[in-house]
Amino acid sequence: MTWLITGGAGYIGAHVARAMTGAGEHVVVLDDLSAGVPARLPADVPLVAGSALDAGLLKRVLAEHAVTGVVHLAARKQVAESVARPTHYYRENVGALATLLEAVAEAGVRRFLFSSSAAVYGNPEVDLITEDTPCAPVNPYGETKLAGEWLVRAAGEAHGFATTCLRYFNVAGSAAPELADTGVFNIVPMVFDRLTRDEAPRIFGDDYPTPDGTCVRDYIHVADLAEAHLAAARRLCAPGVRGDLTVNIGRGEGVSVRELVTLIGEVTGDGRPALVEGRRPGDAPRAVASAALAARELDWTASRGMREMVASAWRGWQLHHGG
Ligand SMILES: O=c1ccn([C@@H]2O[C@H](COP(=O)(O)OP(=O)(O)O[C@H]3O[C@H](CO)[C@@H](O)[C@H](O)[C@H]3O)[C@@H](O)[C@H]2O)c(=O)[nH]1
Repeated sequence: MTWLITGGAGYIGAHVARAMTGAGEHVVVLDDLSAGVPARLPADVPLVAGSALDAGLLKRVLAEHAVTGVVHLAARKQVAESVARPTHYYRENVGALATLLEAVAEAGVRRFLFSSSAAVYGNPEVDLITEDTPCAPVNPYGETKLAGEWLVRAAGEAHGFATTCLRYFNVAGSAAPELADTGVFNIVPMVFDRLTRDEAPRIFGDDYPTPDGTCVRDYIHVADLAEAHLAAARRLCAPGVRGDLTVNIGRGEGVSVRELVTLIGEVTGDGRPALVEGRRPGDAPRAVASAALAARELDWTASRGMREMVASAWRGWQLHHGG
């Protein structure tokens, strides 16, 4: 097998590239370098700079590298930006996927793994979200991921390739400081950013119907997430495996914002009290995965806990931002 990883120079993609090459898989990366960083990639992984919207480039890459499987992670992923620029998000996340799937079908690639998101569920009022929980995304980002899943399944069925969609919950941490998330769009880096500026962390709402009033999420270490991709890729290659698996990737454990902020205080040694602000529009009170299907179908469960996630993220933050 040779796997094409789109978005492979990004934060999650580079972890996937590293996990897959570390396990002996052949990998080639396509990345438009809008957020990707070439230095994140292992030296022996070829990097093609370009977009999945470029049909000619895709055709060349698939042929020249004799690609037999695709892991598609290239996407725009900021919820607020997706609300402001929906057409951009549909073009980049759905349009590019259609172009890629056409190239994949034409090249005779038989395995396709798609990076989806818990955002497809919207705000379901359930204790644990299973893959059967109805999908009702509440922003264009989540819509593009759900439409992407539909497109992947339909194309797989039409052209006879096996497909898997991984619905990531809240990703954090890094396997090595140089692979860390350099964006400041999620709670862990946002709290680090506040502390580095000598400001108190902010908690967006403490009047939710949750045990401590703050939102509950299912945080997953990016190294665990990368191993889930490897497990899913291997499963796609096993003889007799049916396609179209869609599976949650989380730990199945809820952590509140307040618990996370307290842990960050312990890890960084800066435990100053948080400021409680108003609710952030669109936030679900609770989003926690059932991790049962992943355990059964992928034979994968997360092994890294919250402290390791936060500590590794902090080492990455210190490398890139000081602090
Ligand atoms: O300074 C901060 C930053 C965030 N939060 C809260 O922390 C929680 C987590 O927020 P965030 O890290 O922004 O993640 P989510 O809003 O849960 O969304 C993430 O996780 C989803 C999957 O579950 C993905 O779809 C999104 O792309 C990804 O941003 C939310 O309740 C926020 O209100 C704070 O209280 N203070």
